[in-house]
Amino acid sequence: MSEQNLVFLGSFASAKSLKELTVNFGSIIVEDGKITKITNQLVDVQSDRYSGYKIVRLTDDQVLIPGFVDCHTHAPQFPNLGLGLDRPLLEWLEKYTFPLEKRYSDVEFAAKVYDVVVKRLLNNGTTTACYFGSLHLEGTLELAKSAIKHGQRALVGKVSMNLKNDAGYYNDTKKELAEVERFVEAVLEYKNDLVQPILTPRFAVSCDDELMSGLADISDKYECRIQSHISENHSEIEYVLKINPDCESYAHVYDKNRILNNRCIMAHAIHLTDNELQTMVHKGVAIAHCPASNTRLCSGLCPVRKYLDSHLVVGLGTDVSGGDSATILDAMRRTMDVSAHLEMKGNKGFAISWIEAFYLATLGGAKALKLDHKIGSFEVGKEFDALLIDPYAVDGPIDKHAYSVSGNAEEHVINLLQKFIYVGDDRNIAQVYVKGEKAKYLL
Ligand SMILES: O=c1[nH]c(=O)c2nc[nH]c2[nH]1
Ligand SMILES: [Zn+2]
Repeated sequence: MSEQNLVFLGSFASAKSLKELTVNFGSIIVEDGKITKITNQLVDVQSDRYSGYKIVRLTDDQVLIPGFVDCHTHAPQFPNLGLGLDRPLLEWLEKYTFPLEKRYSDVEFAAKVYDVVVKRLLNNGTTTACYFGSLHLEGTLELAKSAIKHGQRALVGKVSMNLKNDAGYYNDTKKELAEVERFVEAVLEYKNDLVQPILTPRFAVSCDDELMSGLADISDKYECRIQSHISENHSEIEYVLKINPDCESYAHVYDKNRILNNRCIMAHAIHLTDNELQTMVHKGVAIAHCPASNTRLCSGLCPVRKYLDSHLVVGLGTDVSGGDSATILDAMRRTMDVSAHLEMKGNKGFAISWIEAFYLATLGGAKALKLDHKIGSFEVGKEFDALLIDPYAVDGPIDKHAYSVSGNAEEHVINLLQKFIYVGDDRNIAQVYVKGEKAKYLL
């Protein structure tokens, strides 16, 4: 239950669909963390109806938007952010990533890192994060605890791996399945409605059929979401097909193990064949598009437009630390850049506009995580996850010129939002709310 009911007075914008924005000037009323009323006029905050409510008046240059949804990031990899991006995926994992992730057997180390990670993401406007943790049960529970402590909405996954690698970073199958079940039950026992467990087979390079189908059973038993990686890199795809000679495609490996369904989120999905794409659409699988890591690890250019046109559900992921930025603002910009590069290479219509990128960062991400009945846009009945954007924040990166914004009131708001998406950073995020609770850290 939220501590305070709120009235916001001013401009707000949220995605209605991939191509449409809803822009209002008026009031949003938030009661017990939920939006109970949206008006196109300023409500009379002097009336008894709003006595005891906190009143937040936006300036003419501020705008309220839904919180960002990061559909895919690796919390334990944050100490490597911006490091070791000189190798392709499989070498990068062995050389930089597994040695770091192994450190999370130390629960104290885990707690310290995760506290910083959750605060950093909230500071960047990520009100919902879908996290990969590490192989460790206790260490990954620290991530769930940090999200609960700081009031972030989160899906938290203990990573599952049972196939050998050089770093010795894997688990025995039976032990792994037992630990996953204990992890799920422990998170559910926290009884926190913002934080839920998600099953997390790392990818088909590090999980065999027994582990994956065991996880599918657990997913069915607890009705848990499940996340993994698919078709990120050509050597990865080749290797997966080599160790699964009975399968005709990467998606087939997951499908044979009952991983692909409408509770499943797959990261990357850069090199899907048309058949795999059809399977993913048919099964209701969503993808987390991670343009930063796709570029940094030279994995490939993901054809997001083709996927959207095929009705695949797409959200955005920062994918730290393959990705070198922990903000969804960066994921939006790189989505626009990569898609523009594809268009320049002759793929007509592939460029993603800023309005579409904004949709993917909010409502699209909420749909990918099957949370769009609760978050992703401003609608009566939804929970209030929101960012108060202040484009001309003192010391921020956007200068106010007499000429910089023009037009009628609606265009003014659209221009403010557009500037924030192209140019802004965390200094322009004045306030962050998750389910009506304020959570903004000055880092
Ligand atoms: O970008 C990625 N980061 C990872 O940690 C990972 N594991 C498997 N595949 C992966 N891709
Ligand atoms: Zn990843």
